[in-house]
Amino acid sequence: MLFNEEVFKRRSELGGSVEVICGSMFSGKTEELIRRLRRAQIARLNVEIFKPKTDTRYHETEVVSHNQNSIPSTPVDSSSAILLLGSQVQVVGIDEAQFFDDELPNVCNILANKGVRVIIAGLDMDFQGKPFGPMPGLMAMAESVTKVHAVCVKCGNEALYSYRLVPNDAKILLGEMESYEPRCRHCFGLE
Ligand SMILES: Nc1ncnc2c1ncn2[C@@H]1O[C@H](COP(=O)(O)OP(=O)(O)O)[C@@H](O)[C@H]1O
Ligand SMILES: Cc1cn([C@H]2C[C@H](O)[C@@H](COP(=O)(O)O)O2)c(=O)[nH]c1=O
Ligand SMILES: [Zn+2]
Repeated sequence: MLFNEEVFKRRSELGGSVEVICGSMFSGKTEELIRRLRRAQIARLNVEIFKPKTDTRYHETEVVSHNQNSIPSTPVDSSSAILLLGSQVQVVGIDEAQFFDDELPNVCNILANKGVRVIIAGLDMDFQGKPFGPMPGLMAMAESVTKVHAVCVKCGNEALYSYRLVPNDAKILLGEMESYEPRCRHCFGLE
C-alpha cells in the first residue's frame, strides 16, 4: 500500500464520529438530521440512511419530518443490518433510533472506529419521561449530543417531554398530533 493511501486510510479512520440529536416529539430532530445529511450529500460524500422497519407512520421507506420534508432511507429490522450495509460508506444517518435494539450503541461505535460519521436522531424519553431504548447508551458514547426543544402547547415554554393524549400504556405507540403533544416540565405534570 503506497504511503499516501496508508495516510488517507489512517486519516479517514480517524475521521469517524457519533452525533446524537435528541428531544421530544415535534422538537425538530428529523429536520436537523435531514439538514446534516443533505449537506453531506452536497459535499459528495457516500451517505446511507436507515430507519427502523417499525416506523411506517408517514412513509414505508423515506425518512419524513412533521413538515413533510423527506429523504430516501433503507428500512431495517435490526442494528446489525446497519453494520452490514453502512460500513462501506462515509456517512450513516439513523432516524427513530429509540426503536432500535440495545446493540445500536455498539454498532455505531464500530462504524465510527472505522472512520464513518454516524448521525443519529431519536426520542431521549418515552411518554412517561423515562429513557428510551438505546438512546442513553448512544448519548454516553457520542462526540456530540444536540438536545432540541419543541414549544410547549400549554404555555409556550421550551418543551422536553412528549405527553400522550390517548389512554394507552404501551411503550411503543406510533402516532403524531392525535396521540402526542410536546410539553414543558411544569405542564407535563398537569392532566
Ligand atoms: N409544538 C411544536 N413545537 C415545535 N414545532 C412543532 C410543534 N408542533 C408542530 N411542530 C412542527 O414540527 C416540526 C419539527 O418536525 P420534526 O423535525 O419531524 O420533529 P421530530 O423529529 O423532533 O418529531 C417543526 O419544524 C414544526 O413545523
Ligand atoms: C413518546 C413516545 C412516542 N412514540 C412514537 C410516536 C412516534 O411514532 C415516534 C416519535 O416520532 P418523532 O419523530 O419523535 O415525532 O415514537 C412511542 O412509540 N412511544 C412513546 O413513548
Ligand atoms: Zn408548559
